[in-house]
Amino acid sequence: MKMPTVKYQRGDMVMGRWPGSNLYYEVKVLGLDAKSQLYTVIYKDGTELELKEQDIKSAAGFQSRSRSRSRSPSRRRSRSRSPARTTRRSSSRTAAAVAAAAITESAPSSRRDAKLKDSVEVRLSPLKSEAVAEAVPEKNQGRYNLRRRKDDGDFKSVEAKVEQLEEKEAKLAAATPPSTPLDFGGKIGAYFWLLFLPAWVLFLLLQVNLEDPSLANFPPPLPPLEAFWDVQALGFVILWILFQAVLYILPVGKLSEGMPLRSGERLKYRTNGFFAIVVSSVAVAAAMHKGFDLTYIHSHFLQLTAASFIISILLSTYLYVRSHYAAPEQLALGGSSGNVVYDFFKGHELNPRIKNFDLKFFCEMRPGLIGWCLINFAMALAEMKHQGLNAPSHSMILVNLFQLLYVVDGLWNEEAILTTMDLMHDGFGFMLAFGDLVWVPFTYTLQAYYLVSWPNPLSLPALGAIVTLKLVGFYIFRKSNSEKNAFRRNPSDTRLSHLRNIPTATGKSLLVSGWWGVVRHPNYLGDLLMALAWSLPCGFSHLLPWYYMIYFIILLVHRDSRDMSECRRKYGSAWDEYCRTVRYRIIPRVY
Ligand SMILES: NC(=O)C1=CN([C@@H]2O[C@H](COP(=O)(O)OP(=O)(O)OC[C@H]3O[C@@H](n4cnc5c(N)ncnc54)[C@H](OP(=O)(O)O)[C@@H]3O)[C@@H](O)[C@H]2O)C=CC1
Ligand SMILES: CC(C)CCC[C@@H](C)[C@H]1CC=C2C3=C(CC[C@@]21C)[C@@]1(C)CC[C@H](O)C(C)(C)[C@@H]1CC3
Repeated sequence: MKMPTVKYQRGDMVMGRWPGSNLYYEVKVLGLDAKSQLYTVIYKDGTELELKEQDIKSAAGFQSRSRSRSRSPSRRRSRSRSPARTTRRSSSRTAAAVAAAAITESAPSSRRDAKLKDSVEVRLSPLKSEAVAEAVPEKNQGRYNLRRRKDDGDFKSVEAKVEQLEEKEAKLAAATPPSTPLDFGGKIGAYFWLLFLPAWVLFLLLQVNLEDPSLANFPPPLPPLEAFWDVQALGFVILWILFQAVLYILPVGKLSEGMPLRSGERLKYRTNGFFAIVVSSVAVAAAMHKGFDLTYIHSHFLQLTAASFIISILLSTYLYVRSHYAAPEQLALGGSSGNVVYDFFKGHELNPRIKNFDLKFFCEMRPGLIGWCLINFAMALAEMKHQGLNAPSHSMILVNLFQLLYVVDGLWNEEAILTTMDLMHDGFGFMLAFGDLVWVPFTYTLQAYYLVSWPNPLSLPALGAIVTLKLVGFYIFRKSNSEKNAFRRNPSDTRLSHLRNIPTATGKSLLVSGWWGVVRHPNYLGDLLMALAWSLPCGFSHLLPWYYMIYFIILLVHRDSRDMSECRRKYGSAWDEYCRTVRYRIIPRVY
């Protein structure tokens, strides 16, 4: 039997690659696991990670190369810097920025050595990948060239400039999106979702319109193409979006800061969502007072959906085209595969803005979200009209109130969305544009739409049980989201001092007690309980009103696994430790 070779011994000081990057730090080998063939290494800040042999290089190789080229005191000094020290120097930097800064200081790149050579040439190439960096040296050399002063006494000022350029270099490196694994089934998956999602919305709307929407009647007949088009419906949708845009830009409400971007910059967001829903309600009441019949929304649902779909396609195309003019630090890590269809679907640019108008934030929080409540309300009126009622049914009232509470809470705590995955990591492309403008308003309203034709009387105990379920879910959802948001905004907040946390090499910590110590996604748990409370009022006669619950389980399980891989990449062994401590993902002792 062939014995595995042990290249590095316990106690060896070597250079270890930082997961997910091409950056190397000085690390100490703690041991080798014979079974997995992974080396356990420890970074200078105490972070332990398991690395493959190919992610480790001998420190001697790095240093001899460096030493032969430069004897600069600054280089000698900087060689001993650790990720932790770099973190302290600039606490607001992101993981990637910290990592990039550390490597330019402690790693042996020939780029760094070249800086203090006699001619003091400085090349600033993004550390996207070694292959890229090495393939373009001439170009970069031409762009960044520092001439050395004749007098050696000026050495210090040259050094200062080198340090400044290093800072810039680190920022550039941090800003350039490395390729991350493709999601949603990759390139083929992107084609599939582009066709499937609109087809699914169409199916839901046609099915719910059937005289008997049971699955036995699948597939619903397709209406003629003209049935989808209504210029007035398109006009209403455009008017609604413009109205919301005007409310968004009004200088009313707080200007909140987003999380630091890879470049270290923090964007500002006008968080006046609650104001927007209040003004929208007044405007709708005024329109009704002037004689506008809101049940138009029920009778023209298909046309309104089609109009929103057209707008989402136009918006996604605009977003994709403009992303080609964006600077590298403005691109999302996940939407830069180079494949047109995948990047169009997943979103290429992270925070597309027209001046201060943030398109992703606006679309996620305003037209669709507030539109959802408007549509639900219209369905309550349509139910009264169709069923000849003086007031909406109890089920309809519950669905309306529950979902209104969800939306109003989201708008009231609008700032909290700035620490969610969509805002921090996902690019803005078809998936979110379609999700925000079509999926949310026209499928999240399916329970209310269903109840218009299929009333479901509720007994008092059932009503009480459903309300209790909703309130429990809401409590868990709100408390856990607020806890994480408060911690991310100010980790030393005294109100959170009772909570334990695990420090990570990036400078951020992970909560390991409180809500985030119960399961890894307590907010998803609360959200799922609420989803259950939204479907229960519709009864069990059909599967259709349960669609949201089923979809939501799939969405959140997938989001959780996306988030797990992203956090594993970012936090390494600290994340593993968190997962060892908090064993369950969403449901305690179950999942
Ligand atoms: N109704 C709907 O259709 C949908 C609703 N939602 C809801 O939106 C909300 C936001 O969800 P989502 O953006 O998916 O995820 P989260 O708000 O849970 O954000 C995940 C991020 O939180 C940070 N984090 C994870 N664990 C910890 C910890 N232990 N301590 C501190 N920070 C931690 C990490 O980011 P980092 O460390 O980088 O800060 C991680 O990437 C949820 O309540 C969800 O239920 C979501 C999707 C759809
Ligand atoms: C079309 C795809 C299959 C799925 C698209 C997903 C989007 C619809 C959702 C992604 C995350 C969302 C959030 C909310 C709405 C749905 C989308 C856009 C949210 C704004 C709902 C209100 C909540 O209070 C919230 C926490 C602010 C939500 C944030 C995430």
